[in-house]
Amino acid sequence: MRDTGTDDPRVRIRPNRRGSRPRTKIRPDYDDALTARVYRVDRGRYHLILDESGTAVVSVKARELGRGAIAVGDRVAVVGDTSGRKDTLARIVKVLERTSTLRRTAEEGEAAGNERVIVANADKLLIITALAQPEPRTGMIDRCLVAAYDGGMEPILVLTKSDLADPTPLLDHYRNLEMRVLSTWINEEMGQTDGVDVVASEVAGSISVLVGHSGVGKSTLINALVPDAERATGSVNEVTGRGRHTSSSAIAFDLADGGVIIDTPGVRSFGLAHVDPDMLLEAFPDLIPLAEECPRGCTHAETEPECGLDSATEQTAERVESYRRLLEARHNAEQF
Ligand SMILES: Nc1nc2c(ncn2[C@@H]2O[C@H](COP(=O)(O)OP(=O)(O)OP(=O)(O)O)[C@@H](O)[C@H]2O)c(=O)[nH]1
Ligand SMILES: [Zn+2]
Repeated sequence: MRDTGTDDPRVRIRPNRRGSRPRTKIRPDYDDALTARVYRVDRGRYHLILDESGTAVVSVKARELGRGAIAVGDRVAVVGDTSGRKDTLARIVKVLERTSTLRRTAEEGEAAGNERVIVANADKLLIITALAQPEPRTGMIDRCLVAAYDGGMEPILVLTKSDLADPTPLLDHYRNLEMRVLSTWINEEMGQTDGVDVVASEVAGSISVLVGHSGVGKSTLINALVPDAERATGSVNEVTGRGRHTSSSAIAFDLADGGVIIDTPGVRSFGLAHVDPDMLLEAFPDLIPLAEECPRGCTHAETEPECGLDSATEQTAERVESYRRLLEARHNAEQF
């Protein structure tokens, strides 16, 4: 009998369905769990690579972890059959703490306002934008920047198709942001490239996630960076058939020189509604002292009558403009 703290017979407690032992004691012991990274999620199956052995393992999720709790890039603890042999299934029992997140807004049918993590633990967000065909869209780049700053990733702008147009007007637009910009040109037929080596050394040893509109040359770039992309996802060729992707799942590929790149095929929108103006300001450390003069609850928008950011002059004023443009990008209905 448990001690209820009273001997009043009218006080009754519900019997503990799991018995009177503390919950932690009746749980299986996960001390022997292995750690792994999630490379692909497909119909409730999680494709993992074990940290220590590099073995590709297919896994399910332990029921207590709940729905949608595991994303590509997540580090997990896994038990059960971790041999990686055909038709074996391991079980994920824990998701390790994330260092960053990339979220998308919920799709139709999911709870409105819900945001789901599509990639976890990436260090860098590579925003892939063509200089032409299709034309670059600053709205998309702005939204990616907000997602990167908010999610804890370093944004890097990668301008593709540098043979087709001059990057100057676009670079001008972003000159007040401390964002690194790389550019590439790839001709697969001729086997010629320019700038791909710089991107390769940028992604080596890091975890990078690539986002971009259809047709910007993202697949071409990934092929140049990971010639044997199929192997990295656990030898399932049909899923990496580029262009044939219908799912919105991300896919991770190991790089030869260490590091991981994560493609996001079919991902067309980010969740930005939750982004708070002061959180975004963290990406503009030079503006934080100005905001200290703001009245409580200031949203730092242009329409705020007493926003401290209005006192900025010259180059700082241009930074304020960029910051406010990104603030606006949160509300844009535009995809990405
Ligand atoms: N001129 C030029 N064309 C390129 C370059 N890189 C890729 N392309 C072409 O652009 C087109 C689209 O390239 P993809 O790599 O399929 O583009 P994607 O972004 O993966 O597009 P989806 O597969 O629709 O997501 C192809 O015809 C490529 O050959 C480049 O540097 N210069
Ligand atoms: Zn303000």
